[in-house]
Order: sequence, then C-alpha cells, then structure tokens
Amino acid sequence: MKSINPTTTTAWGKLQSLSVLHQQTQIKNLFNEPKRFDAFTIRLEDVLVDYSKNRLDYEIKSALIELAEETGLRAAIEAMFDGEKINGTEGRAVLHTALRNRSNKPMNFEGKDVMPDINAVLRQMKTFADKISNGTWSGYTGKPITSLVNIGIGGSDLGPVMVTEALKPYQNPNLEVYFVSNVDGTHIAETLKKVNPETTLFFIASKTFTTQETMTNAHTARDWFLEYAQDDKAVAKHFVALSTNEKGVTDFGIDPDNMFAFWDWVGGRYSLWSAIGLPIACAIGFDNFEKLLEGAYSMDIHFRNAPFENNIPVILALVGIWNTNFLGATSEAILPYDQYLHRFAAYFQQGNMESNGKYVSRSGDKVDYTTGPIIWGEPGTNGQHAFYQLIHQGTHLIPCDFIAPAISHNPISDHHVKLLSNFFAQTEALMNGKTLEQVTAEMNKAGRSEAEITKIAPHRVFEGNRPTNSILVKQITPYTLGQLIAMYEHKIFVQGVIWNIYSFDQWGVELGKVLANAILPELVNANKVSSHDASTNGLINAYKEMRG
Ligand SMILES: O=P(O)(O)OC[C@H]1O[C@@H](O)[C@H](O)[C@@H](O)[C@@H]1O
Repeated sequence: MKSINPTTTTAWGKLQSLSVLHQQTQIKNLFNEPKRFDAFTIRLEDVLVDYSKNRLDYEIKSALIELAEETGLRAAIEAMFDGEKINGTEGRAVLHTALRNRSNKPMNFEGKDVMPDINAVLRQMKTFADKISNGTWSGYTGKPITSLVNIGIGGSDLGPVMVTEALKPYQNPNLEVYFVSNVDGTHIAETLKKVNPETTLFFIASKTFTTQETMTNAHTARDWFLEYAQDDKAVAKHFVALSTNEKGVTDFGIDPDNMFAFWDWVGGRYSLWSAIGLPIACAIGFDNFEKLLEGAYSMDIHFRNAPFENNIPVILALVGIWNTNFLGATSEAILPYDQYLHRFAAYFQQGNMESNGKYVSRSGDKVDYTTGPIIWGEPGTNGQHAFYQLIHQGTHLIPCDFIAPAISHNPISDHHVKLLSNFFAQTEALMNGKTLEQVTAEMNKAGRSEAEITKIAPHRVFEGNRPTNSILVKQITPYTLGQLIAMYEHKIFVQGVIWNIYSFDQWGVELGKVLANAILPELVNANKVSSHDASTNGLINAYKEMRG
C-alpha cells in the first residue's frame, strides 16, 4: 500500500477550510433540508445507519469521499481482499474476510487458494461442535460436557466473550460458558470453583501459543484437571487448542487431532471468525455460527462493492475522521441499547485502539495529525446514569454511536419501548440541546423566582450540537451481529488507510511484556533491586517489604 500523507491531499485542505466555515453550524439547522434523513442514512438489509445528526453537509461529505479517493482507499480495499501483504511491518496478508467468504470463490494468498484449508477447519469445527451440542463428546468418566472454559486473552478472548454474550438467547441450555483471560490467579480460581472436571472442556485459545497469561492459566487448568483425573490420557477429552502453532500445542501436551488451526494472515483481533470462534460454535450451535459468518460476508460484499457515498463502513469511517481531525474529537463512545451487547464496546476497544492507536506513518515518520480515538462505552441506559452528564455538558466533544435492536429477545411488559424511548431521546437531546430562553421559560412556568432563575438557569442549559450516529437493527441475531462486527472492522480499516498507518500490527504492546519478563525473576527473591529508575526500584522494594 502506498504511503500518502493525508494532510498533503487537496481534500484535506478543503476539509480544513470547511471546518472553519462551519464552526457555527448547528446540526439541528441542517435539518431545514427536508430530505436530510433519507440522504444521510444507509440501509443494508435489516441494518439502518443514520449519520444525519452529524455536523456535516453534502459539501463536507463529498470532500471526505475525495479524501478517501486521494488516499488510495479503493486500491487498499482490493489489496486486502486480494491477500496482499498489507500488514507491512509483519509482512503478512490480512484475510479475515476469507474466513467468512460464503461464496467459496477462491481467495488467494501467495498464489494459493486459502478456501480449501478454511473449509477443512470449518468441517472439523462443525463435527466437534455438533458432538458438544448433542452431548456425544464425553469426558473421561463418560459424562457429557456441560461447561466450556475458554482460556485466552486479547483477540483470543474478547471476540468469543462478546459474541457468546451477545447471542445468549441462542445458547444451548445444557452448557455453561466461562472465559478466563487475566493472569491474576483469581480469574482461573473463581472459574474452577464453578466447574466439575468430569464435565468441563477447556479451549486453550492462543494464536501464538506463547502468550504468558494464557499459558500460565492453561497449565493451572491442566494441573487442576489432572489432580482429579490422575491420568494424562484423559487430557485429550478435556483440552482442545485453537492456534496457529502446532509445535507449541504438541509441546503443551494437546493431541494435534484436538487442535483447530488458523493462519498468520488472521489478525488476533480479527480472529473470532476462525478456529478462535469454536467456543462460540459450541455454545450457540454450528448453524448459528455459520449465520454469524454469513452476516459478516454480507457486510464484506457491501463494503467491497457499494459506492463510497452509500457504503456503511466507509461513511462511518469518514464521519469519524471529520469529527476527529477537523472538529477535534479525541474519543468515541459506543453505546448499545441492548444488554446482550454489554461487551461490544470492550471488544471494539481492542479492535480500534490496537489497530489505529499509532503515531508512526506507513513511511516511518511521526504523523502530525490525530489518529485513532479512544474508544469506550457501556450499554444504555446504565451509561445515562453514569457518564452521559459529560457527553451532554462536558468540555469534550464526544461523538457517539447509539446501537439498538427494534425487537427485543425479552419482550417483557413495556421494558423495550422504555429502553428505545431513551435511545431516541438521547440523540435528539444531544443534537438539540436546550437554550437559556427555553430553560428560563420553563422555570418561569414552574413559578421559580427571578433570583433562582438567574442562579440555576445557566446550569440547565445544554449547548447541544453533539454528533451522533444511530444504528438501528431489526433484532440482534447471529446474522445481524456478524454484519455489525464486520461493519466496525471495515470502518477501522478505512480509517487506518486514510491515516496512513499500519492497522494490523501491534508493536505498542511489546515493550511492557519485555520489561515484565525482565522484572519477573527479580520478584522471586528478597534482594533489594537497584537496576531500574528510582520509582520502579522504590515500588519493587516496597512490594518486597509488604510481602515480607
Ligand atoms: O492469541 P495470542 O497469540 O495468545 O495473543 C493474544 C493477544 O496478545 C496481545 O499481546 C496482542 O496485543 C493481541 O493482539 C493478541 O490478541
């Protein structure tokens, strides 16, 4: 992929001028144009994306599209789907789209079609997931499996957790699913308290099979299991590996027959579609896992073929760039009005921040513009009673994505209409705000004194004009969830292309790991340390003192 500094494009200059010109633009006034809602929404099957409540008009939108064209987005999309090594610093292709290529048309990596290998693993996953679903995979004492424990971290944890939580209504009622990620012994200890070794299956999920946290938890799980089973051969019935590293898996003692493979062209944070998705397939059934893949595939087709002006991931990415680089936003909130999506924001924290949290451009220079924003969020309405105060009246501009299903999986009395009334009200409030005149009139009507009005009214004013996207989905199903995940994946990709950074490496997580490995041996004895800076030495020595 070519290295193009986006700030050198004509479109960037144009957008800068437009941002100055539109400093006073009020989103609500943009709705004087009656067709705005239709013009600034995109539908793909049962997903509707409304980006009309943003501080942008047709001219800005077309300049943003020019920016995408000038920075080579078209060629970059094809390069990704064509299996080019667009992960430049690791020399890898980025082919997670092949994992959900339901057309089964060849997709090539280094001249070889990857589909036969993908299909073989999918068949292996189906056979295995079916046995778990119908209770024919039994443990070492002959009992069916009832507990699934995924041991993994980062991309080998967050995707499976998020999806199994999001699709709980589809979960096999005979199975409990647990996720252990943290190296903090509490995580595995509390999980092992809940499960029975005779009926528990452990998925050791690690692309590299070297990750400290995962290998430590995996060894602890195996030791715990063997205390009961007292037979190494029993491990084969209770441990499977999801990995690219066959040697690592064999060295750990897992039979290669129990290994589900994937490939280094699958990025960790894009891996839930691969063998890393096996716990999902076991929990919700393989048919539903396939529907998840189908949903993602439908978004892939849309992303690859729809014109930029009507392309959901491209438009979301461009709106994000407008907000970040031209209106000065430094974070974005993802706010799902669906309790089942309670890990969605956490999932895309990794997706987004590990992908686009970079200050070095594709040509190796330090960028002089803002790249990936801070991503955060919680389900509505909980967030409303916690941090929305700052979104409404704080000093930061925080563009928000509001996500909601029209149909709930739990249509109990009036819960869902109440939930959705909040979903609709929040974006309206963020856009319209409330003027001093409105507040004063309200307070007058309520019979408040002049003195009270003077004192309190300014605090009750909402500037409004805060940008939001609303993503309305008919229902959260495996299919629509697949679409939503792929939508955000491609949004991240588009932004990385325009920001001229490598979105598929993660060098920024290495330094801490290396230093932790250096410190570890220093912690196992009582000797005072002096090899670090004064703060680190002081902390380590205080720790040793406290530990006694
Ligand atoms: O799957 P693995 O190899 O255990 O890696 C887990 C995680 O390890 C982290 O160090 C990486 O930053 C993540 O991207 C990755 O998902």
